[in-house]
Amino acid sequence: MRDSFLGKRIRGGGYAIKGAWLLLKHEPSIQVQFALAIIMCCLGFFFGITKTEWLFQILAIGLIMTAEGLNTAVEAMADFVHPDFHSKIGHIKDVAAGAVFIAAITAVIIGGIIYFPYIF
Ligand SMILES: Nc1ncnc2c1ncn2[C@@H]1O[C@H](COP(=O)(O)OP(=O)(O)OP(=O)(O)O)[C@@H](O)[C@H]1O
Repeated sequence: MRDSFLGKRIRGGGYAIKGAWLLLKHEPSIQVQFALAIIMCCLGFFFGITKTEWLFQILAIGLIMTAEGLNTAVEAMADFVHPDFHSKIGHIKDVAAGAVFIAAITAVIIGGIIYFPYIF
């Protein structure tokens, strides 16, 4: 069972859940995103947003937390393979941070489109 196809998939899922828990426990940027996600969900219930709006909101939250998690992994990998200052490492980290920025802008636009009509 342990080395079977199903056993490997189940173990892989366990590592992934462990990784998500480590991100939530140790990464301040993920903790901030998680807190914002809870606030956005409270707002969603408060304003009674539609099912479609919930879908976009959940997608935006998932997008931004995924990007932030991958950025954290890239930063950790970069620091591990090259702990010293190097312009290439700086470039890699900047590009990874840029991806998070794009996800954040996307989420802000989605949030604006959803909540603007409820607030104004
Ligand atoms: N080893 C390095 N070599 C060159 N530039 C670096 C290096 N480490 C960091 N930088 C520069 O500093 C910026 C911030 O890097 P850092 O690793 O501190 O990320 P951060 O966004 O502050 O993440 P966190 O707050 O999660 O540590 C990078 O985007 C890069 O421009």
